[in-house]
Amino acid sequence: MKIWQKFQEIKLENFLKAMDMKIEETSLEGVLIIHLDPKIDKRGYFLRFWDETILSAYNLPQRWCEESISYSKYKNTLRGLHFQYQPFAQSKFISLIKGYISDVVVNIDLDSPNYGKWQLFELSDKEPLALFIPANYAHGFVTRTEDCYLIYKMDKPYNPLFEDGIIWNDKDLGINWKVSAPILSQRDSGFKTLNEITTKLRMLNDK
Ligand SMILES: Cc1cn([C@H]2C[C@H](O)[C@@H](COP(=O)(O)OP(=O)(O)O[C@H]3O[C@H](C)C(=O)[C@H](O)[C@H]3O)O2)c(=O)[nH]c1=O
Repeated sequence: MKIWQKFQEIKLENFLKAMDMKIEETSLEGVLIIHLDPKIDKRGYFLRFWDETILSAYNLPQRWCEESISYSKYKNTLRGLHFQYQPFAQSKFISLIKGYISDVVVNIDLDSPNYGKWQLFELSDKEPLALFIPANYAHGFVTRTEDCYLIYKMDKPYNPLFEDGIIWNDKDLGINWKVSAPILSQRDSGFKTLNEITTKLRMLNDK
């Protein structure tokens, strides 16, 4: 009983300070970097990467309906840029377990002043962190090493009837992927530019 009483006495702001997760806002509204703190010992490490006590203070979803693992065997594999249309637009909480990737988010909210703006994050297993990507963003990444493993939490179910994407080298977006001929799935090779899907976005994502 004592431990529970202690837990209740700790005020959230003290609890946050005491916690190891440092939350960093980014230049894109709602996109957060969560700096994690692995507890390392001679056996290896223990790493907490989700904690609703902390993250609920940042209005992140408290219920995830799917958790998935993405494994890319080869360097220069590019997945994305993916999103799902409403009502299946997904917020994602992702963390890189092994490897090194450049991760990109693109604002696809037609009513946002940041529409079409993107940001690139270097994620390495040498500096454990997680990314929170709200539902109004497309997401993609390119691997910089072999054997990259990511873990995803999604707050809406995968629905292939509502998924779409933006071609990775959309000239108007001008994302600096630093890769010339990435390994792409056939689907990813055939996506249109953001400009070409604006009408569909307006039609399907209008609030
Ligand atoms: C995304 C997803 C895929 N699948 C099946 C569908 C295919 O048979 C197979 C590979 O799918 P896909 O090529 O879409 O996988 P990725 O290219 O890794 O897609 C992901 O990569 C980008 C970067 C993301 O942000 C999304 O989470 C997701 O779109 O897994 C499922 O069964 N459930 C799922 O949630």
